[in-house]
Amino acid sequence: MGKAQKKTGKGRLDKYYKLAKEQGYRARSAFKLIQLNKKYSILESSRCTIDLCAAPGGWLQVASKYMPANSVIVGVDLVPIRPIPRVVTFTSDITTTQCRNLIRNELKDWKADVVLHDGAPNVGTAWIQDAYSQSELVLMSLKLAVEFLAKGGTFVTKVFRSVDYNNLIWVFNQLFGKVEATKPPSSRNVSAEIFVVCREFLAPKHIDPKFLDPKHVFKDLSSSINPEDKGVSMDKAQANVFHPEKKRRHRDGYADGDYTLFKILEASTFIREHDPIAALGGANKISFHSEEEKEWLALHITTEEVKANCEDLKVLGKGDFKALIKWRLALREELGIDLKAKDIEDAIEQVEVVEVVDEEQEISEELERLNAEAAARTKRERRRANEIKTRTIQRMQLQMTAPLDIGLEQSDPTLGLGQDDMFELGTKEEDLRKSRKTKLAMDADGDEDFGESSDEDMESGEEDSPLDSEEERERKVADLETEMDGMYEAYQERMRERDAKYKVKEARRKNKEREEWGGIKAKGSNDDSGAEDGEGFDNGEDGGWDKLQEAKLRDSDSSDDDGSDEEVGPTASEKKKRTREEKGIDVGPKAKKRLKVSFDEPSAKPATSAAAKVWFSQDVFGGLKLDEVDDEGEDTEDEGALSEESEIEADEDSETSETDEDSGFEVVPQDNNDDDVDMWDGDEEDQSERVQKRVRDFGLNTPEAVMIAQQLINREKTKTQLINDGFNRYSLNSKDDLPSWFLDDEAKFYKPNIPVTKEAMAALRAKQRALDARPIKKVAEAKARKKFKAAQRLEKAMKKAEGVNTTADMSEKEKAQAIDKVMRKGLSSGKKPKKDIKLVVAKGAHKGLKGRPKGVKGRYVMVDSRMKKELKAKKRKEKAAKKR
Ligand SMILES: C[S@@+](CC[C@H](N)C(=O)[O-])C[C@H]1O[C@@H](n2cnc3c(N)ncnc32)[C@H](O)[C@@H]1O
Repeated sequence: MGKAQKKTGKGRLDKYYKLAKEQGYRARSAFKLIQLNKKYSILESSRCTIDLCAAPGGWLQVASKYMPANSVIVGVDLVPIRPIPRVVTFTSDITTTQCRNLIRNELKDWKADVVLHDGAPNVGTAWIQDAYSQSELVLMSLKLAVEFLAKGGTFVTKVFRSVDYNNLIWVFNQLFGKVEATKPPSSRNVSAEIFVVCREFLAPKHIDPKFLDPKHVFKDLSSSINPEDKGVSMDKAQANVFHPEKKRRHRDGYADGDYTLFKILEASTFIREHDPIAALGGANKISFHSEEEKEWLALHITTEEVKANCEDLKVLGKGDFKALIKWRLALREELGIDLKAKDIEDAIEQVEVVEVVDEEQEISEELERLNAEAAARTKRERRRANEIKTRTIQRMQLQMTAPLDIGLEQSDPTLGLGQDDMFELGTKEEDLRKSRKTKLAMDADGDEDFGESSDEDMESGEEDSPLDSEEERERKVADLETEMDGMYEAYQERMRERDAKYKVKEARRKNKEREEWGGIKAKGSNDDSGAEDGEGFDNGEDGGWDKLQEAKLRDSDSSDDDGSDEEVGPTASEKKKRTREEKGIDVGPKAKKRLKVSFDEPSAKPATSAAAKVWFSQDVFGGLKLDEVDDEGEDTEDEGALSEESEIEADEDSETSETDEDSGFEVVPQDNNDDDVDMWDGDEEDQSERVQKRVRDFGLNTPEAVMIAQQLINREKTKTQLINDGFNRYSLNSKDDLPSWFLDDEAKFYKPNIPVTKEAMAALRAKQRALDARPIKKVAEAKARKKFKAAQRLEKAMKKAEGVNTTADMSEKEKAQAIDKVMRKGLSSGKKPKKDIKLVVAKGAHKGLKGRPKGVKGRYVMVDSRMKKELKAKKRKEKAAKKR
């Protein structure tokens, strides 16, 4: 069985609908007549055809097409029909005499060879009523047909399969030689319509009016129903007795050979029937004739009420039907057809026993299932976490975010150095608070109570020593600065909240700083020497530089006390002293150990700025290890703790090292196998690799870079010269004690101003133009979309053409034309070309004219002469611009 055809929604738009559209028919029903005509050849020989209920005119179009030229075609409908060549149409009700007169006037004394009827009243919810009207309409059309048909003529009508169907066929048979019912392929399967073709009209001299009178033709029906339910047939009676309001559509009419209206249902049938409700719905009475049935009457379950109900089913209500169904069930149990409730319980118990046996297996299966589910869930979660981590790392690599922003797990090994910074920043606020507290305490007491944060200072007896005014002033200045820093931080915080971009920038900056000063931070945080930790080595939020300075200050402070804390190890100045004055003296094992550890750790990188890296990469420093460079001269105080540590390390290998007191550098041979040297180089390599990659990917994208490259290529400058150009007298200035806001501003605005040459700018512009000339992604996408749509249109057109090709009822020429039309449509862009709008200048005869000017066809716009000139000029300019 094929799929049921849909009559609603898109199901309506089937093959015939599309074909009708393509071939210009007004209704898909046109194909029904085409197919009927193909089967019975009714139109080709007809000289006069009347189409009753013809709107919108599909059948008229077919008639006009297939009937010989000069034939007469008359169409009638309740609604007006748009004109069709050589067809006369009326608007009239076919059941009225007015319609009859109109046709008579048109035909004069002519007779029609064919009368067509495709009428259908609006089929609404009251289908049975509608069906009756349809039958009536058919009879009315037959009345007109017998009046206007010539002998031997043909009457084609649409009939719905209903109780009236046979009556109608009987009448047709009385008036026509041949009566055939057929359903053309274009008629939807879901539709109950059938077409009856009545040929060879007998044209009797006298026709009994009863043949055409609905009261007589459908007599059986009207007598068997009650007056309110006009047209209700047995179909209604078969409706579900429990839902009488729902009328079922039975389009099959009567069951074959069963035309009786009073139905008796045998009790045995009712009891053994599988669908008792339908049986009750179709019957008037339940009878007890057989011996067995009579025995049932004697049973106690067959109460008097049941017996009374069986007498007349048509008067029963819902409750009565329920009682009958209950009685049926009880009787079935009695007869052993159905299991009794107790038996069912026993059966259930048995089943339960069996279930207990299987319980264990079920539990284990359930457990397995749960385990599998849990495993799958864990796997899913792990995968998701990994994805998030990968994405975050990628973002970090792209410098889109910093670990601080994304709050990665603290124990995440992928973060490495960044983790310590998080702790540092975490304590930032607290430190600020502490410093404020300190200030408050100082202001209140008038002395230098540094609170808990300066325990060490107190230990060293500083709190007892009176401060001279100079020191006091310095401290106040320092406090003021701290406060300013705090305010600046608050300002930054506000900015961060307001500006997402600033946030990103800030994160990047911090990231960069971390990269640059990671070694020192790491040392500070990794170092377990109590003094450094306790002092809040992480206090500074401005990166390694400030911390370095703080550390140095502390070092110099603690050098004053007598090394009370052994765990601290040698301070920087002590170390330096030992390096320079007490060479050869053993460094304490603890310190050595600590230094070794911090050197081995990747975080213990030398604290050198990027500028310093570049500086020391000059030829003159060739053969030196950066971390072993000891700037002893005026910059002694600027040295990082780690470089000092490396000195000590170098001292350990004092046999191979030599000191150049004059130059201020300790020169250590390059082949010295220090791990950190490799690390340093590796880092630099990484950086240059990164730069090279960026250049490879994006090219040189600033005029300065292009210019420098050009200078290098043209040998206008050497590499060394370029490096030297990167320095000025401020390059290596100490950033000591500089407030963070100043450093921030410096980072923002202190940029080298490299003069750019004309050539460099021209080269960059040329590159940019080449880039601009490439189609942008959206344009490329739009082009691809256009191409795709064109291909789709073509494919659709080819399918349509195939459909036309397989249509049987078209000549080859018509097919060729239709295919040509379809293909042309498919190949076109689908957009209608814009119609030209004519410009009419409002001067001369056209001046002040209202309405269409004479001799102007199509769309037009009235313009004054200036407007026209302006438009022309605009077009000219556009054209010129395009040419350029
Ligand atoms: C299915 S359409 C006919 C389609 C037509 N054969 C065609 O191919 O275009 C049924 C038509 O019957 C018309 N109709 C229904 N009752 C009518 C009546 N009493 N008199 C005239 N037309 C009627 C409706 O107006 C409707 O247009």
